[in-house]
Amino acid sequence: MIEVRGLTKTFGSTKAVEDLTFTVKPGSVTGFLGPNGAGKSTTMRMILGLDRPTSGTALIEGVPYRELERPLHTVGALLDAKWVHPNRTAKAHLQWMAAANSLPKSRVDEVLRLVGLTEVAGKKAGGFSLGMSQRLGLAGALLGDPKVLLFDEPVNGLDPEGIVWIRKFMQSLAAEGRTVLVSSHLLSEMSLTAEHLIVIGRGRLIADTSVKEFVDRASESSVRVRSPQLDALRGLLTARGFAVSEEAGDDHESALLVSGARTDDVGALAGSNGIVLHELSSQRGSLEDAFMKLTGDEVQYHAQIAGEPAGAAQNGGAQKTGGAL
Ligand SMILES: Nc1ncnc2c1ncn2[C@@H]1O[C@H](COP(=O)(O)OP(=O)(O)OP(=O)(O)O)[C@@H](O)[C@H]1O
Repeated sequence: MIEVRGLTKTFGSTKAVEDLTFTVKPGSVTGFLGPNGAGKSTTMRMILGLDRPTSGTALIEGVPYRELERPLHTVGALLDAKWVHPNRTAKAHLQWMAAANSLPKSRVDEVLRLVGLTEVAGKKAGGFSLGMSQRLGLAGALLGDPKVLLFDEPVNGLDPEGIVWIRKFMQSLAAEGRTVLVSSHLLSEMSLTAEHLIVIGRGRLIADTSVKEFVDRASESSVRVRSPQLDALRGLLTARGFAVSEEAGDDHESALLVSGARTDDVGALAGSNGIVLHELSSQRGSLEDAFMKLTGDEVQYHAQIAGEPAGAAQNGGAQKTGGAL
């Protein structure tokens, strides 16, 4: 378990992380999501005792990192895959790590096998591809068989095969009952990897929720409708609680955008009231666009998750048109 309480880090006048509070539980992959510069790396570095918080605390299995007696037994991390000494072989690198942490040599062969590097164990790490370097980094993180694992953007730069492998590997580590926190700036990637999400924007917590709920919210669809009886239709829709906005349509006929609605709902409402429709179409926004909008304005999203009326919430960012998932 990782417990972060009121964690704050300032660099000069930059507030990299601001009053973050969240808990990462064992048993499933938790995604740590935010755009570039949101403060993910800084938060992970503070959890791992590499940066000192300006205020607040970060505990791993109930203890600050610096107070862990045998850190590698408790927590493993993959922050930067390329920090390995280029002239060392993969095996020598892991043996050096094992010796420095009083771990049995036999564990080196075990972790090499776990990450699928046994055959290249005698090769110099400097010649490794990014995917192989990531595997070696993973092997190092697993040396002490830790209960807690942190990965900072582990799929960055990997080919599709490497991405799928790392994703499955992280999921299997979580399924063994470990705590797995993995950062990414891509909601699409996290939606495939994680079950739970901690979302941050500009150093602040935006959401602590299941992936399903966050994706549903970010990709909420809307309906575009044109009618010669637009005012009457608008009245009916708002009376039903739908959030409606107007946009200029083709041939100078305005259209209504109805957030969070299905075409069936709007069509049925129009039909039962004798309203003629010239267009009834479903609009689905780009997941990443919607996410960027949410994280780019964390205050607005805060208002949404605090339970504002549907209209206000649905106008918050999901009402994007044109993109594809
Ligand atoms: N050592 C540092 N000195 C000054 N500013 C820093 C330092 N480290 C991070 N920052 C700033 O803190 C903010 C958060 O950076 P951080 O690297 O934690 O974000 P991130 O979410 O991990 O993004 P990325 O994926 O781009 O690394 C940024 O504005 C960054 O410029």
